[in-house]
Amino acid sequence: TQTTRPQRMLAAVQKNATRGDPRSVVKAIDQFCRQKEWAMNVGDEKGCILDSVVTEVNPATVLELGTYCGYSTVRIASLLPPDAKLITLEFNPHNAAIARQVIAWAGLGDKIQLVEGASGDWIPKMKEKFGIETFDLVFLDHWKDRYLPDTKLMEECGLLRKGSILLADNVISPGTPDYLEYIRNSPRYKSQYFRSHLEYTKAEDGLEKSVFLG
Ligand SMILES: O=C(NCCCCc1cc2ccncc2s1)c1cc(-c2ccc(F)cc2)cc(O)c1O
Ligand SMILES: [Mg+2]
Repeated sequence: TQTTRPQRMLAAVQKNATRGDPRSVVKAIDQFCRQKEWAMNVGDEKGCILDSVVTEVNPATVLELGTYCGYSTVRIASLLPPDAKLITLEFNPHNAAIARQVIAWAGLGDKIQLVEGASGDWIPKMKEKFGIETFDLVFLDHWKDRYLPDTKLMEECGLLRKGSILLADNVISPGTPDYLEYIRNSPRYKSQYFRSHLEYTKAEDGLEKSVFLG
């Protein structure tokens, strides 16, 4: 029977990447997406911006909304300090199953907790289920119309502290206009736009980095 794109991406990782070497997993996925099939990973260009933010923040706790096949999950986790924890939410069970195998191939299983379900359901349970106080870094890369409601939900649930960083993908393409409007005009955030391109294309896209001021 016909394979899915995530399955073909996983096969490319298992064929071309070295077990236990996260950077080779990232490279294998980027090569697959450039040479074979486009896929909605944050990609290599925006990925370098993501790397610089993760390195700068050096977070102990990270929340990723939108795992997909685990590309950015592996990219972030490969840069975390030893005892740091990354929780990543994925809505689609098939993608989650592929992501688990990509994460395992990278050897990052002990740093990453992949949770299947909807952000709106899980955000209110983060403290009780995972013993999380607050997140040092949140990477938003899920449904674009959930960025704003979920940011408000994280505020209400006390998951953000003074200095927490929100990094949002796709603020231009596909675009998150209501989120940008809110975060750029709210006195509770200081925002910065990192102009780039939609993964593996020449179209404009970018990452919005916002510091929660408390
Ligand atoms: O939709 C995108 N990404 C979200 C997938 C939704 C997965 C979810 C995860 C989750 C977890 C918890 N609760 C709820 C949800 S929903 C996305 C789309 C494009 C794109 C850009 C131009 C195109 F022409 C076509 C696609 C590019 C990107 O970088 C993306 O990230
Ligand atoms: Mg994205």
